[in-house]
Amino acid sequence: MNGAGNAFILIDARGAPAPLAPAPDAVLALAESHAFDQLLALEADEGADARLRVWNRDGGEVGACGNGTRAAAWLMFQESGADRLALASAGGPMAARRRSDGGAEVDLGPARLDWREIPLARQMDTVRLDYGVDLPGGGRLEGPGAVSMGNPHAVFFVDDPDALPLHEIGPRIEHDRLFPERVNAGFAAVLGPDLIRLKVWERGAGLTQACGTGAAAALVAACRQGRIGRQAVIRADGGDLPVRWSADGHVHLAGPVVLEGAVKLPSGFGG
Ligand SMILES: N[C@@H](CCC[C@H](N)C(=O)O)C(=O)O
Repeated sequence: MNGAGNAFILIDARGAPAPLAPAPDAVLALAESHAFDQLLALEADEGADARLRVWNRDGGEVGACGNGTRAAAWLMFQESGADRLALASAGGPMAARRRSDGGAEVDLGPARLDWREIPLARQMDTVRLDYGVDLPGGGRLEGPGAVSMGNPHAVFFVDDPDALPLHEIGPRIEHDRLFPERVNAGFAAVLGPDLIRLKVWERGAGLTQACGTGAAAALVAACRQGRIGRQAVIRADGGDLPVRWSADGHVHLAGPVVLEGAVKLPSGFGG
């Protein structure tokens, strides 16, 4: 599946007798033979309609994936005909509702803004981090906003995300010691009162066509820096993601989903 070009392999393990337990190298081996950004698994959960688990293509299991949540909810809406569902995840509970156009809008939960929740290595104002990165050839990016959407994001506001050497600076930011759990690095340009252009260097996956939690973080960070209001379309390489930061602090995400086909899963995933 993909969500605005953010590519997934989704394992439906709701009927499995035990939670998936991928062997240490199983996700890496799958990544060698298939192009995807995240591996997703739907599992049975007592307190929700299903539990969503997420692994980056580097094999690390992580707390949240916004586009993956939309993709899983879309699939569940197709099969059940329901209008609402609840998903459990390592990053916290999430809700989804079916839109009138058949798409899924997900409530990713509250944006977490305390430096300990990102997490950062030391106390800092997360509206504008006292942190920057030198650009090769001169210049410097500074003062990103930091947001956790169940996973860590640092969002830099720049003139033109397409003009930056992201393969060079992305890994440096991702692995900086300020971010003890590494970080997803966003590069955003506010193009209008409700439009943001965004590219994201994802932790454990590199440059992706779109990042749902990155889109949520970009809106929240832009709003906290006084650059935009609480609702915008986030324009990613793979499509547009409408995002809304509601008064209760929760962030809502919508956008396109495509079911591409089936993959034969090799052994090594347990469950
Ligand atoms: N593409 C995802 C985010 C996936 C996880 C991220 N790379 C992380 O390590 O936190 C999205 O749509 O949110």
